[in-house]
Amino acid sequence: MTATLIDGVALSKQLRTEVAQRAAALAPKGIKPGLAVILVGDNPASQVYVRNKVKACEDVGFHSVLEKYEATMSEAELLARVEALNNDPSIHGILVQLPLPDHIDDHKVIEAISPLKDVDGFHVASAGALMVGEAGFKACTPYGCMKMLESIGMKDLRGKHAVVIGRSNIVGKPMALMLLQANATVTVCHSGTADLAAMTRQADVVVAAVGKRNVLTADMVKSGAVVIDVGMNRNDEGKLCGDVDFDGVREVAGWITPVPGGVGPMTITMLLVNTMESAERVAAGR
Ligand SMILES: Nc1nc(=O)c2c([nH]1)NC[C@@H]1CN(c3ccc(C(=O)N[C@@H](CCC(=O)O)C(=O)O)cc3)C=[N+]21
Ligand SMILES: [Mg+2]
Repeated sequence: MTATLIDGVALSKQLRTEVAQRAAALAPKGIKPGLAVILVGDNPASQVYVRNKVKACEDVGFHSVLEKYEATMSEAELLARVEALNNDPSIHGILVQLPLPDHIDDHKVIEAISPLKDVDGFHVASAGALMVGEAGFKACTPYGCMKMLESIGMKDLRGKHAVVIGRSNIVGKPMALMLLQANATVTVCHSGTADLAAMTRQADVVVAAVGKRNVLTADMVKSGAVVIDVGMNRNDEGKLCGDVDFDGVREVAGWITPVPGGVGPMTITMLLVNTMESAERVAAGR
């Protein structure tokens, strides 16, 4: 079997068109969705991601603000900027690009963002809302993975076994909760798992979110399974690659997401969706 690709670029295009229409619908009310992105320091990878996010905003008719600061910026200065954006009515979403320099406490900065503008879904209030099934912003990467599953007719995962590899606060844990919410039976594997392959071989859906190449190889995948690759790594030639041995796994899986062109673009798309929802909430006076 050769797996069918789940094309994150094509799906993003479709979803972003819907977002652009929703943004246009708010224009008569004098509301333009606004996203503020804060970048501290000059990590070259971060520069690229941040530029992509700003470009994506322009494409759907959002207002966007990119604030760039020196790596020497103090934590107090950054907290003051977050507070100013919390109080800025033209801004509906705030994203502080991670990682932050070592002298700044990431957690403290994330918690300073108003949960009403936490379009990354990283605030404890957002994470807690997901935990108990209440309204709140969903973390963009796992949310994008759920949309990819939905796009292949797997919105309801009743009777399916989903295996998540990785337990980070920004991907693995929220991913597991979203899969659970969709009625999957969920297993979360991590560095302390005794026999990873024994787990993944049972999976109808595997989500690889470790940040290491070749975490998932063909021998670990059940025939016809859906494989979602959240990894963003560089191979020996410096090319972007995921956590999955793509060439091997695609011969076994039923569906697979590519890297690049899979989860990455979907992450940005869900950031736009969250910002759109935030602006709609304001427009509705909620
Ligand atoms: N507060 C915060 N929120 C984030 O969402 C966040 C962050 N910090 N820090 C860094 C990571 C990384 N991230 C990516 C998003 C999209 C692509 C993406 O679109 N990737 C393209 C390719 C990009 C390329 O060619 O390098 C793709 O996979 O096709 C990549 C990486 C969001 N992050
Ligand atoms: Mg830090």
